[in-house]
Amino acid sequence: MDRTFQVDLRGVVDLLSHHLYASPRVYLRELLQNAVDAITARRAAGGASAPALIRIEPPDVTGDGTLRVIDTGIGLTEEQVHQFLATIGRSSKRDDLGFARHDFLGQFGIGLLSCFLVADEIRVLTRAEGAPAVLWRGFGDGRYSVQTEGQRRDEVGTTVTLVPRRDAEQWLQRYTVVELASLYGSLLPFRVEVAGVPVSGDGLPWRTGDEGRRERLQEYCQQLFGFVPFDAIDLSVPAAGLTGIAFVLPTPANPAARAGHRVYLKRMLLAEGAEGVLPPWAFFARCVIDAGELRPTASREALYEDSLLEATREALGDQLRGWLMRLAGRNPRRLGEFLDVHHLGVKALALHDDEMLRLVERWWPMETNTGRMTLADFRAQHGLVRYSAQLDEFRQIGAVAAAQGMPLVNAGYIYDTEIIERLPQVEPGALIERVEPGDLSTAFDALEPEVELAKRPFLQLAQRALDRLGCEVVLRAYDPAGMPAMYLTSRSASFAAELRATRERVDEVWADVLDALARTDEQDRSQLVLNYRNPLVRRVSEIPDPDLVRLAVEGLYGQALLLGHHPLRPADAALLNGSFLGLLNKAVGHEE
Ligand SMILES: Nc1ncnc2c1ncn2[C@@H]1O[C@H](COP(=O)(O)OP(=O)(O)OP(=O)(O)O)[C@@H](O)[C@H]1O
Repeated sequence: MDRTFQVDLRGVVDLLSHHLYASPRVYLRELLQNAVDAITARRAAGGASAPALIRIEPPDVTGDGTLRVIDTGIGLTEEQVHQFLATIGRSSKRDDLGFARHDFLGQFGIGLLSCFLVADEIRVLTRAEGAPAVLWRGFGDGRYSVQTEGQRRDEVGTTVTLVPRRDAEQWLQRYTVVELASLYGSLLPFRVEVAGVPVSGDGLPWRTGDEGRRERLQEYCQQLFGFVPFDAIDLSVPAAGLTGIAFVLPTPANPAARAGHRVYLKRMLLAEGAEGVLPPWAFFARCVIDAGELRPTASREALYEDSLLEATREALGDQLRGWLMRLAGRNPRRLGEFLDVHHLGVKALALHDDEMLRLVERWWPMETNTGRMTLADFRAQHGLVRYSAQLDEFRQIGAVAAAQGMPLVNAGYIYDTEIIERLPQVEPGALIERVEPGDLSTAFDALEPEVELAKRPFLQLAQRALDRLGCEVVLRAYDPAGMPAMYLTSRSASFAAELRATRERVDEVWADVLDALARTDEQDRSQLVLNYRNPLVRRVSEIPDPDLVRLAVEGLYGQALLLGHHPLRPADAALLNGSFLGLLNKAVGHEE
């Protein structure tokens, strides 16, 4: 014999209160929603001019401790009461195939149950056109009764009465109810009153006349999000029945901190901090949208992630992009201000989007060793875009490269390297070249052969001083002449140096493994490039005292490390210290 499932109502209420909804406050939203749907149904059924009013009476108005929500909706007949109020999960708002009907907010047939989060008893007194009034009473323990005898309701519509639970009375108090009704219902198309005072406003704030619109929107944004927007962008996605407004943040946003968006579905607030409305790169905007076609999750606190939401997100992304492109075309100064604040978001976008890449190329000034300029200007002036991919590398070689007439872009900031490396894909004529510190030494002038020969003994002494640090000493001539020495290291050289330092601390088995790893190219060694154009270096190279040469070379090594912002290893610090004290000692002279 077939049997049907039995439902333990207490279990269901527990599920709703503790697991589905984030807070008991949703009870008011569900009541409002039912009233709105009932009015919509009545109007659709031919009563286009039927009254559309939702009145909420908190306990201080009803006088008996209950809260009432009174609507002028379609009402229910006795049969419908049995059908829809007596069965959990049954809803009048689905079509014959069980799909949610387009005009209604509700669809699941569970909303009314949320009232048990705050009430022991729910009473529904309802009257449909041409039918007698019916009273349904439901209790938190799963009992209900239906009564027609002696029931009166003069007008068509429904009155829902909540008898509060003792521990939940505060949820029904007037100040809470006003707050909740305004929160959820302020944009509803029908009049909503709490104790006779209207809480629903004058429609969608972004759908107002042109005059003073800008100021009104600014004020709206300030009220809602607490900032005066940089700009407001109109949003519209007809396929999702969506209109809205995106406010551009006036200050940098943390890309990791997801700013939530305010989402209304059919003008009822769904969420104050919804995610997934805009693409992740658009972290510079917060928006308010109202959509007719997007679907809520069952808790009605977030958007359901489906293909329509995905397409909507993409369309909204396009609209923000369009705004940016228009700004670039019409008001470059304003675009500059925008980029100052939000370059991170725009650059992130440029990694995948050709138009944005062009925008960054044209409008975002990057640091170069000849001043800040856009990549477009850099290309126009110098043709080839040479760049350092690491901030540290740029700091090491920027000044020297400039002195040698080699313009260099600092692409060490986030996304800049990727942006430059993507340039040739978008601009086929663009030439780019990554420069590493090691590359620069080959651009330095070698010495005359006879000078080279004459300085060999000095170089050998200098090399001996730095051998244990794994640093090669070379003598070259370069500009600026004021710079005595430069420390150059490539990433593989720093890696090799780290390996060497580790090798000194580990046992033999590991040392062998590390040795195998450390067999890097000789070219990868770090170099101390002494500048033969520098008068001090010349004098050092002529000192007869080997001890003084060692101290001087060590000192130059330490100074070059510091100037290039290189990290000082313990061995470097010890060397620097020894050299300083040794030089000081020599300068002060020997004790008598
Ligand atoms: N104020 C009202 N006027 C007329 N009918 C109502 C009213 N409130 C509830 N009903 C009827 O009771 C049914 C169940 O309501 P309930 O709020 O539990 O679910 P729903 O609104 O259909 O769906 P959802 O769970 O998505 O809100 C509704 O489908 C509707 O037929």
